[in-house]
Amino acid sequence: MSASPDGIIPRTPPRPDHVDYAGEGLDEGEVPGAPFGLISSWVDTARARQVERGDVPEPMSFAVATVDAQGRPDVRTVLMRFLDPVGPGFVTSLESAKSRQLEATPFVAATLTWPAMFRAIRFRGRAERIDDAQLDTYFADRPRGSQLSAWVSRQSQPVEGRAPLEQAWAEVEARYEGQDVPRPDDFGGWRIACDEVEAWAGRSNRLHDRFRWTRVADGGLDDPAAWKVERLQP
Ligand SMILES: Cc1cc2nc3c(=O)[nH]c(=O)nc-3n(C[C@H](O)[C@H](O)[C@H](O)COP(=O)(O)O)c2cc1C
Repeated sequence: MSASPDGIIPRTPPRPDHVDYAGEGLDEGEVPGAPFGLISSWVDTARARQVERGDVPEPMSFAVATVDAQGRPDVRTVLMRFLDPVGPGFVTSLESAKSRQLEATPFVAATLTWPAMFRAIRFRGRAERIDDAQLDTYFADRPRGSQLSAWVSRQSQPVEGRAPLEQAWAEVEARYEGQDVPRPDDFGGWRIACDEVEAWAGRSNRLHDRFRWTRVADGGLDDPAAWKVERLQP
């Protein structure tokens, strides 16, 4: 990319990088009183499309935002590994920066973005720890190499090069040879207990469709009595 003195990323004439978001959109008639059905259906469509057309890589990856002790936002991509009427969930180290931030300030936001489908879903809510039984089931099903890495990595801590990691991995591999790999204590997970969900559907001329569900009572993402839904301006 050539530099521009005003810092604006230049468009390539005749602007082939300008994409008109010619998505299917979202009309009031398709918007349920509670968001769970729409979330599930969009996730299923994204996964199926990746299998069929390959243009939605890592359809379950989502950006998860937390705040640190100074109130400064932090964001990173993780994989959505759980989805139920409480909200989406992910696994991570309980000693990672994100987990420490969530222990101190449990408010969290996340976004699933599928550019090829002109769709995104945003979640806001409180982070709750995923229970041990669910984590055990999840961990037991992971590829063995990933299980071993969970023992090796002190996630988010500095390390003096790659060699110590590979050496530690080899040691852990030898330790568990011929046995099941147990779940390390710091292998945990977080679920976003949602109080706000937004579905975004890109439309032509940037006149997009947006609907936001806001919690008005207790109840799951599948309970229409728990939500108010409004169309937002693009
Ligand atoms: C596509 C993708 C998927 C990822 N999935 C996970 C994940 O499921 N869990 C995780 O802890 N980190 C995952 N990561 C790494 C995180 O982005 C991040 O580097 C790590 O969790 C440390 O973040 P933290 O220091 O803010 O805690 C993934 C990264 C990418 C790019």
